[in-house]
Amino acid sequence: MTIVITDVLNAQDLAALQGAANSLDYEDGRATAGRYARDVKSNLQAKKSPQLDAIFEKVRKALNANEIVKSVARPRKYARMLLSRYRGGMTYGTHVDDPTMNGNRTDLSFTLSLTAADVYTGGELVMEDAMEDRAIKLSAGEMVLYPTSTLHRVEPVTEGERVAVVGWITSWVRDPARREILHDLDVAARALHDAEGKTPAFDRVFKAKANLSRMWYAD
Ligand SMILES: O=C(O)CCC(=O)C(=O)O
Ligand SMILES: [Fe+2]
Repeated sequence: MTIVITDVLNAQDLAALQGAANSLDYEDGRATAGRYARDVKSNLQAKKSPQLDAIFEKVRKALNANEIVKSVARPRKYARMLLSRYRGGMTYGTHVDDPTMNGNRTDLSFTLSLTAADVYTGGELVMEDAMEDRAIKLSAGEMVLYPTSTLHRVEPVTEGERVAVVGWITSWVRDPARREILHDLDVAARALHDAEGKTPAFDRVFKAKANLSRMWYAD
């Protein structure tokens, strides 16, 4: 499942992260790409620093507080985060992300945009599958979450600048189909509860979700 989630960052955090991102030093992004992705990657990434760690900590907190992220991704660990910047024709050609990073399995990838869609031209994140390409252009503070198994690319940024935090999540539930079932049950349980309160029907759906979680977590 690929999902766009709006307002992951509030206006205050967004402004703080934008300011912090502007004051960092950047280096060639190829250092963190895998063997084959390196050849198609042309961007800049923030160098390691305490300020960068503080940005990632803020992002981790925002993600862990977001009900949709929790329900769709079930984050167990953040395998890696990067702060990346594209400008002047920079691009990241078709690639697949590494299956493990820092010793952790990568189940979901995300891009959290720090720039508004209208401040740069190009720069769409494109998911490729056998049938069609799907292009995504995010607003500031918005994120897309997608299975790391997906082939994808970033179109060249021909004008302006695109700045985003990208990251990889190790989920409590490894199988995307199982994650989708748990998310569907979350949505159904909440809708039942909102409509009719804590009825026997709600109890059964919630119980099924809890028991499937127990069956599938850390599998
Ligand atoms: O910037 C993005 O939206 C995705 C970048 C990407 O694919 C990567 O860093 O592996
Ligand atoms: Fe990627």
